[in-house]
Amino acid sequence: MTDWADPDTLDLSDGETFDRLLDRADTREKGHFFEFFAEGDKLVHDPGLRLTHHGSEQWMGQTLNHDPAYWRADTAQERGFEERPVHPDYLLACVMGITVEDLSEKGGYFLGRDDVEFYQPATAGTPLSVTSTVVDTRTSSSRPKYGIVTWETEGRNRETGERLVSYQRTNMIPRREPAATDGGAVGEQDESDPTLPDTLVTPEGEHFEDFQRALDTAREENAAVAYRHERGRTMDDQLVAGLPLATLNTARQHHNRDEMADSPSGDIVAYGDVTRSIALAHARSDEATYREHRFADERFHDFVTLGDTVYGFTRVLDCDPDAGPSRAGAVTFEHVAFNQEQTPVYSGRRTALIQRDT
Ligand SMILES: C/C(=C\C(=O)O)C(=O)SCCNC(=O)CCNC(=O)[C@H](O)C(C)(C)COP(=O)(O)OP(=O)(O)OC[C@H]1O[C@@H](n2cnc3c(N)ncnc32)[C@H](O)[C@@H]1OP(=O)(O)O
Repeated sequence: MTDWADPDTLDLSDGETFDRLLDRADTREKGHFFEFFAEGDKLVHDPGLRLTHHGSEQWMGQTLNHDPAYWRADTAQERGFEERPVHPDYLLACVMGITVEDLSEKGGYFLGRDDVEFYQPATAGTPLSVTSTVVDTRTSSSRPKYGIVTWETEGRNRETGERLVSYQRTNMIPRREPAATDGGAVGEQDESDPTLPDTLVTPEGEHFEDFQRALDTAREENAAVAYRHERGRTMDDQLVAGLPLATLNTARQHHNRDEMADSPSGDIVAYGDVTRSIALAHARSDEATYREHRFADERFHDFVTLGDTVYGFTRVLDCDPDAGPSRAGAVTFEHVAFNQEQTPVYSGRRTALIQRDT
C-alpha cells in the first residue's frame, strides 16, 4: 500500500497534481453560517487583544482623529481623565474586531449598530474580554443567500471586570442553504421628492454655545443646522486591510480580494468602523469635543472600496445644557459619511459632550 505520509509519494510542486488534490480536499471552515445562530445563544470571544497606545495612535493618525486629549498626557489631565485614554473609536473597533471570528467571518456585511454606550475611558495595557448574545435572527426576503443576525455585545476590562462599552450590531450573514423566499426587490427606493428646509445654518464656532445658538436661529427660520466638513480621506490599503487586521478583525471583506471578487461588493470593502471613524474625525475637527457619550441608529448604506474618498456631513439635532459637567453641554448630531459621488455610505446619531466657550 502507498504510504501517503511519505513526502516523496506526492510532488505538491507539480501544478497539475496539486490542482487535482486541492479540488478533492475538504476546507476546514472558519466562522459560522446563518443557521448556526439561535436567539439567546451566548458567545465568549477568545482572541487576546490588549489595548495599546501604539494601536490607538495608528488608528487616530490614519483616520484623522487629532483630539489632543488622546495624544498627550497634559491635555488628558486638563480634560479630567485620570490617565491618557485610548481613543473611543479604537476601543469600539477592537471590541468589535475580536468578535468577527465568531460572528461574521463567514462573510456578509455589517449593516448597522445601535445603543452604543461608553461606560468609562479605557487605558493602554487593558486586556479585553468580550461576549455577545444573539438577540434576533431572521431570513432576508430580498437576498435569499443571506440571513440577518443581531447581537448584543459587551466589552470589559479582562482584569477588573469593569464594563467599557456595549452595543447592538446587525449583519447580513451567508446561509449554508439559500432560503426559499420571494427574492423580492433589492434596495427599493422611495421615488417621492423629499421636502428640504429653506436654509441650512452653520454654527459660527466649535463650542456648545455655538451649536445652541445655531439651533435657536434655525427654529426661527424653518431651517436645519447642517453643514459639510472640508477634509476627505481616500481609502488605501492601510485603511481597508491594515486597520481592521490590527484589531484582529478577520472579516474576509477587508483583506481577501480573491474571495470578494464573487460577492455583492465585487472587491474588498472598508471596515465600517474605519469609515465611520473618518467621518467622525472630520466632524470632530470642527468642534471642541469634551467626551464621547453614545451612538445610536448607525447604518452602513453602501460599500466603500479601495480608492473611494470619505467625506463628512453633520446635522445638529439637539442641545442639552444640563447633561454634562459645568464645562460642557451635550449635543446630539446626525453624522453622514459620503463618497466622492456624494452617495451616503454611513449615517448615525451621536451624543457628545462639547466644551463651553467660557
Ligand atoms: C464585515 C464587516 C464587519 C463585520 O465583520 O461585522 C464590515 O465592516 S463590512 C463593511 C461595512 N458595511 C458595508 O459596506 C455594507 C454597506 N451596505 C450595503 O452596501 C447595502 O446595504 C447591502 C448591499 C449590504 C444591502 O443592500 P440592499 O439589499 O439594497 O439593502 P436593503 O434592502 O436596505 O437591506 C437588505 C436587507 O437588510 C435589512 N437591513 C438593512 N439594514 C439593516 C439594519 N441596520 N438593521 C436590520 N436590518 C437591516 C433590510 O431590512 C433588508 O431586509 P430584507 O431583505 O428582509 O428586505
